[in-house]
Amino acid sequence: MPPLRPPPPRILLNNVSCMRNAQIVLRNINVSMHDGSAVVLTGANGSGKSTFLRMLGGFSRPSAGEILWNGHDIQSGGVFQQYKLQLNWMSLKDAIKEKLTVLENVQWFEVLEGKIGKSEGAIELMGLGRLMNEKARMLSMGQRKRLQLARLLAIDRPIWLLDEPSVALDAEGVRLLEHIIAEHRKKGGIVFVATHLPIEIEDAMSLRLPHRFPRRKTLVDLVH
Ligand SMILES: Nc1ncnc2c1ncn2[C@@H]1O[C@H](COP(=O)(O)OP(=O)(O)OP(=O)(O)O)[C@@H](O)[C@H]1O
Repeated sequence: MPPLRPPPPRILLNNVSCMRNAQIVLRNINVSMHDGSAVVLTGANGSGKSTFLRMLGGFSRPSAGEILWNGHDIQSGGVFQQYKLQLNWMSLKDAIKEKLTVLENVQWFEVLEGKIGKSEGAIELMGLGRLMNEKARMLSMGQRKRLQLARLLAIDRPIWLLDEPSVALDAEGVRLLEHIIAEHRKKGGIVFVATHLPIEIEDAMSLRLPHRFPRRKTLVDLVH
């Protein structure tokens, strides 16, 4: 019997570079992601973490190389629409509607997805149960972040692109975030996290993006 071939990666970044504003931001990135895997992206301000996520989200195109999903270029016709439906994007812009309640803010996204039924459980899990019927404008920054995470859970797509997901969360919120990431991965989900803050994700690949330019000396450098 011929030896079994390992399955192809679900997502492959093959020698990918990306330009923004006519300058190279990312250069020759190679990343291979199977179901259940995670990457933690770190790097200085401006090193390209959000650009990396934008590229995976299809908002920016690689200037060289290719991003493959199930072996197909995500930008090629027919593939892109299918690929986009796999993504859950979470960024610092929270897209929360102030006049809607917490529950409506999650259900609204469920309706857009043509799904229904997970909102309340997701809100409870994120510790916002007693605020379910409050207007979103009443929420603190950390509660807004929890609401974004509840939306992520309710929408339930396989590939999570998380830009600074733990900003504003308290210690319990960070533990919850780590928990839902672990549970998502157990179901075969794939997670990309860009962060400046420590986060515990078991067996995550760590990708530290280099400084884009030789940095000017700052006061901190001069003091040390
Ligand atoms: N809208 C934009 N148009 C053109 N260039 C941009 C834009 N946003 C960012 N850039 C450029 O891309 C570079 C990388 O930015 P990016 O936001 O990806 O960095 P980052 O690592 O996420 O930074 P931070 O840690 O500050 O969030 C920036 O230095 C900037 O020059």
